[in-house]
Amino acid sequence: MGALSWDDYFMSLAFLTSMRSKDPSTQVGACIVNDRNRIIGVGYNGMPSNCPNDQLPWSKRSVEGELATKYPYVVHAELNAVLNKNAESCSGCRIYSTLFPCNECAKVIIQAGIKQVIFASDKHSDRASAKASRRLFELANVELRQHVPEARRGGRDGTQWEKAEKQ
Ligand SMILES: Nc1ccn([C@H]2C[C@H](O)[C@@H](COP(=O)(O)O)O2)c(=O)n1
Ligand SMILES: [Zn+2]
Repeated sequence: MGALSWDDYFMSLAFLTSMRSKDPSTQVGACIVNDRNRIIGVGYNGMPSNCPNDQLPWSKRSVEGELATKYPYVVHAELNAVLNKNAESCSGCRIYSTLFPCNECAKVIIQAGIKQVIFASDKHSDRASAKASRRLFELANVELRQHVPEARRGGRDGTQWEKAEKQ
């Protein structure tokens, strides 16, 4: 079996990173890489630092309203990857994300100078936030590409991708 492709490698790293997330419904991971294939930053969706996790909700919906759900509090994987960067700039980099970026992450990605987005799942494509992202990325000339693992092209064993796609 030959070497793992860069795309499979960095998307695998994004999936591995997503496994740190405590979100019970959707674990997301992201990995930013420069043009020399050096890792610039990784992140996953989680509550902000220094906020005790047990004091914030992980629910998707609540009879008490939005403030009793995770949405107003959780920091998205892509934003964490940019914030965690170990280089001066993300300019000209590409980002691998296990989930297509929402509009808030799209703004951050564009402002950070990232030029390419490689995503695995597009499961929220019907949401307005995903539609707004596509519009922003198109206007800002950020290239979008859905990752097709080597295994799907008849290459290696693809069990990790099958598991991820079922999420
Ligand atoms: N681009 C994205 C989109 C979403 N997230 C996070 C935010 C939530 O923790 C979770 C989505 O939850 P769901 O509505 O699927 O239950 O994913 C992210 O990190 N990056
Ligand atoms: Zn987001």
